[in-house]
Amino acid sequence: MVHVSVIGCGNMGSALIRGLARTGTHTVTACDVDPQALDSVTEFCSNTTTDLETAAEAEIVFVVVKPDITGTVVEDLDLSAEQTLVSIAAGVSTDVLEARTDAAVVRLMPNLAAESGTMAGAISGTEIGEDVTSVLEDVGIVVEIHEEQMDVATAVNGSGPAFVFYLLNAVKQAGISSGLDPEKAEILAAQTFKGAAETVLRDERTTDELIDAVCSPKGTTIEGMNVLRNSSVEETVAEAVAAAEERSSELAAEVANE
Ligand SMILES: NC(=O)C1=CN([C@@H]2O[C@H](COP(=O)(O)OP(=O)(O)OC[C@H]3O[C@@H](n4cnc5c(N)ncnc54)[C@H](O)[C@@H]3O)[C@@H](O)[C@H]2O)C=CC1
Ligand SMILES: O=C(O)[C@@H]1CCC=N1
Repeated sequence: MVHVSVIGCGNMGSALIRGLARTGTHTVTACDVDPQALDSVTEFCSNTTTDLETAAEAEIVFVVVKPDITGTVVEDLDLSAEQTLVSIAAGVSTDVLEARTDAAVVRLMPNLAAESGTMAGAISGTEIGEDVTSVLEDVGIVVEIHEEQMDVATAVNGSGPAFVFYLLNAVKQAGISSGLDPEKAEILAAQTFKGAAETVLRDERTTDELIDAVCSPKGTTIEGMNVLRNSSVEETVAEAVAAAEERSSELAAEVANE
């Protein structure tokens, strides 16, 4: 059992807390300046506090506040070398963090799916302890990357769920337009995205081979694939990822200049 604290219980912090609660194996202290944010996670954690000093007592301290205040919060925590600081803020570099803490610093780019234990997380750091990896694996899958790759990871797996929600909704709306009941269209579209993602993770075939496996000769899928392949959807998705990546690097520059 590890004592974890989560500072900032908004969208991402609460997802992490709810995900950790599913395992029931950790002591989780939730900290936020907003009592309403704490109320929303009370049933999923061991204790709640508005006091940063109490949150600073954990072995692993997750800082899940907005990037522009992450540095100040980390400084105020005054952690020791025996502790680990996990920063989730987009664009706040290890250099900025290490200048403000004695703790081992790990950067994590998580996503909202931590709530259901299916997060895709990217981590970087020179000292990533097994305790940190083990806690993160309780809420999903984690891959280690170089810190220079954090901006693109922010776009791919941090922002990624929003892009997928958008695409999933497009499929759902197309189903509704052709007569499916909205609730049933949502289930069919969402389970299809979930199942396709599971297949990619578990199957050794490439995505091109998997597409071929769905396209029966002279069947239906090939007609739809022809439309997609003759469109600019691939470029548009790449542009969306690039825009999010660019914003992450801009945030890094803004925070470094503060
Ligand atoms: N929302 C998402 O899907 C993801 C967010 N992130 C990162 O997570 C961080 C938080 O983002 P969100 O959860 O979306 O923001 P949010 O605005 O939903 O939550 C931030 C929380 O921090 C609290 N807070 C503000 N100042 C505080 C302080 N001094 N001490 C304690 N708590 C304080 C706020 O009351 C709020 O509940 C950001 O740095 C963002 O880059 C990373 C990956 C995904
Ligand atoms: O939009 C944002 O800035 C945060 C970081 C990745 C996902 N949400």
